[in-house]
Amino acid sequence: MAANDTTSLPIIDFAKIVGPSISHSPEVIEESEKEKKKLFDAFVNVGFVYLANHSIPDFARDNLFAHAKKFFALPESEKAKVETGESKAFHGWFSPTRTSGDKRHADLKEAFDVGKDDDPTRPNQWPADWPEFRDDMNFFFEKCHEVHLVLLQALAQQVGIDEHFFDPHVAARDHFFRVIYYPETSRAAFKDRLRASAHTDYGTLTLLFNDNSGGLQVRKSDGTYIDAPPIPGCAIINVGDLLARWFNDKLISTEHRVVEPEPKPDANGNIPDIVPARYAIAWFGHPNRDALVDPIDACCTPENPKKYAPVYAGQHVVERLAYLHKKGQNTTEWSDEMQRDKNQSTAAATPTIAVASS
Ligand SMILES: O=C(O)CCC(=O)C(=O)O
Ligand SMILES: [Fe+2]
Repeated sequence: MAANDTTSLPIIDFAKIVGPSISHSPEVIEESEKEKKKLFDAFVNVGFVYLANHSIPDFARDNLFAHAKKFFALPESEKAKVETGESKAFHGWFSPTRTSGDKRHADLKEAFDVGKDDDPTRPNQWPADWPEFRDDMNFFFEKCHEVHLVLLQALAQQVGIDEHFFDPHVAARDHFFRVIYYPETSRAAFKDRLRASAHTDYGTLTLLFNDNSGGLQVRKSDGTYIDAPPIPGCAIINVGDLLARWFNDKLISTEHRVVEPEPKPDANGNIPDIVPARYAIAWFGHPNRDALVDPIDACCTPENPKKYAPVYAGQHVVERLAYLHKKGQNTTEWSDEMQRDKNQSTAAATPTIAVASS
């Protein structure tokens, strides 16, 4: 899916959306309704927004960036102690060599991955003797869950269903949370590789917090990309595949990527060949693995008939990854994820439901 014709992402004010939790004045309620509609329309047309006043404290984000700088600067031997992989846990350090089967086009990145911290089936791994790292990640994880829940409530309301429709379907907190490090590199490196190649996210909503480096781009319906530079104080939120499917593609899950940032000339007007490191925090909201994602009736009309059979969220991830494998876009990350979700959906032991091809 691709964003319709647009030159920049809409800005949504989260404080307006939640205003009625503080004041019941008619003006505040009206502002909230308007903002929710703006959010919904943006997800219909673009699939991406900036979220201002998102309520996640700056210190929480800054702490994570500080931990990330320290963690990714550790010697490989230290990071390897918490490396992600089937034989250990499925969370932890995602090394640069795990990015792709085809090294020439591998993403220029490494990451640290976390899930909810009390999941026995997918335990987190934490660096030793660093309790703040764990506490700060868990705090951020929970804050993102709360914001994402409010946004899901707003979206449900916009299609006329119970605003708490999604609440039980995300209550298990089966989200995926990642701090990403794109190391310093050269401009030439971008000839063959990107920092993150074009993809859609596959959950409900992604909450993205970038440093000031730039480079994120969002695909338009004509195939060209628009820049989504960081705006101070704003998070970037985008729709994932499963939420789009739940809304029968009324909301769109838009492709995006991270490319070479806009060159900044030095004091002499020269463009340095070195591209500084970039950090990002990506929190991927996911339905419970055993949630049945069935296009909402209110989004299925004669003009937009139901496009998808119901699918269990965990199973969908497996199907999606199998498709990517077939296309040769597999990465080691995908196969980890795939194994993990296969285990999970088998464990859920629910009747098999056919997946509509998309
Ligand atoms: O680093 C970014 O700005 C985007 C990362 C991203 O899209 C992802 O990890 O899914
Ligand atoms: Fe993404």
